[in-house]
Amino acid sequence: MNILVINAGSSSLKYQLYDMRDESVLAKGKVERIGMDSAILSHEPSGKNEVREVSEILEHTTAIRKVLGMLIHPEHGVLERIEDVHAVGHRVVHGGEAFSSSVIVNEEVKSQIKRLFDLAPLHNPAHMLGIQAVEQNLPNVPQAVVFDTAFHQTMPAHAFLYAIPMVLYRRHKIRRYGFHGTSHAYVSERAAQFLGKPYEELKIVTCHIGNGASCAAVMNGKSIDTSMGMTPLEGLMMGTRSGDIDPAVVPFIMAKEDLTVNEVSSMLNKHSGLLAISGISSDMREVTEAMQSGDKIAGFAFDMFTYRIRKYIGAYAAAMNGIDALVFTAGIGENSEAVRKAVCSGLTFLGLEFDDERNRTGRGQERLISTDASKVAVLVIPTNEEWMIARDTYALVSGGEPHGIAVTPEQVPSRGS
Ligand SMILES: Nc1ncnc2c1ncn2[C@@H]1O[C@H](COP(=O)(O)OP(=O)(O)O)[C@@H](O)[C@H]1O
Ligand SMILES: CC(=O)OP(=O)(O)O
Ligand SMILES: [Mg+2]
Repeated sequence: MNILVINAGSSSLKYQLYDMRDESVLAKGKVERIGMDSAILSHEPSGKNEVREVSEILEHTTAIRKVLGMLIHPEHGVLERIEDVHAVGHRVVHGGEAFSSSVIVNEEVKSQIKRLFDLAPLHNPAHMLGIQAVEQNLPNVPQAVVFDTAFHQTMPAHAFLYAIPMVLYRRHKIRRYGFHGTSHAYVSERAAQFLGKPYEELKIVTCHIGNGASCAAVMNGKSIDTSMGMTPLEGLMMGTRSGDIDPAVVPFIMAKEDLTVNEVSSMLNKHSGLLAISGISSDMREVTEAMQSGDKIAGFAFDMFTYRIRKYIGAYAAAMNGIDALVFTAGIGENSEAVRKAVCSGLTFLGLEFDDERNRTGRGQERLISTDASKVAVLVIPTNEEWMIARDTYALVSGGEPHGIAVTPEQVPSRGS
């Protein structure tokens, strides 16, 4: 069975085509800089050379059409006919409390995902476009969805509730959900395997630092806290998202600048973060290059970005009463030696000893970047959300159970009605 996995991020769309007989990857690729003037489609057919195409791709529907075209391309394709795609698995960012494990797409699931648009405005609409584009291009092919929120459903109520009137949780399910769960689950489990220690006995902080960024505290194999909240806006400073902000700032700016709800939401989601502070770009590569050529404001944005990550690591060390392992993953976490070094400087109080040489070498590999004597093992683990999605999609379309634990959220205490 061939399974196409689609991971539509806020600015990128990654895909991998798996042959599930041996879980081999037939082709993979990504479309980057969606919505910017020059999008790049990089397609890597297994055993052949990578192909790159630069064109204007303004939204995800066009991106998926280009990807399907590439899979059956006479020269660069890996399939004879598009019907050789037997199932499609999608990453879906927000599953709310409705979904604590992966499911097959049907009309009801689509309406639930649509109901969650408000809570993940940069993501769920993109996923829906992806699901619809597949329906149009590959009618009758089963599709499954794997939720970013599912892994965090084990959080205790004291971590997922906000200190606002309880009625708002009961009525509207306002709470912390957390995101990037497929990635936090994958890299934390891989970290335990890498260290040769039982996953169920480790305290791990995972830092998924991409265009969207979040940290998670994974204790004894379960997420017990994470930095993103009801939406993927809370927590760390990100490419274009503000992360944590005093909620009083929102009505204040709305009044002073005469902004509507949509305008203020767009400001915090799309015009803040690295982009706003650096005044250069939301892309960490460009900000780092500017900093390294002496741009002081880019350096300031970089420092703010890494300071916030360090603060969360400290918070989660307190939440778990220690850390055994610290894991970096995603676009920035895997590729930016400068970000990893800056985050880890100032964590010596945890007994963490960073190894500069290990940090500089071995790109693309799972590896240790702390010294052998360090009390905290610092690791770089390339994430593999796609493989997790392929595995669940395969299980579901074959009539089996998805991986992971389907949990009911912890009951919130109540004084009765
Ligand atoms: N070599 C690199 N150095 C620094 N940042 C990098 C590097 N390669 C990629 N990135 C950054 O990774 C981010 C995108 O990460 P990614 O995980 O793909 O995000 P998303 O899935 O949210 O679109 C961008 O900010 C990009 O600049
Ligand atoms: C949830 C989220 O922020 O996803 P991404 O990092 O793909 O933008
Ligand atoms: Mg991502």
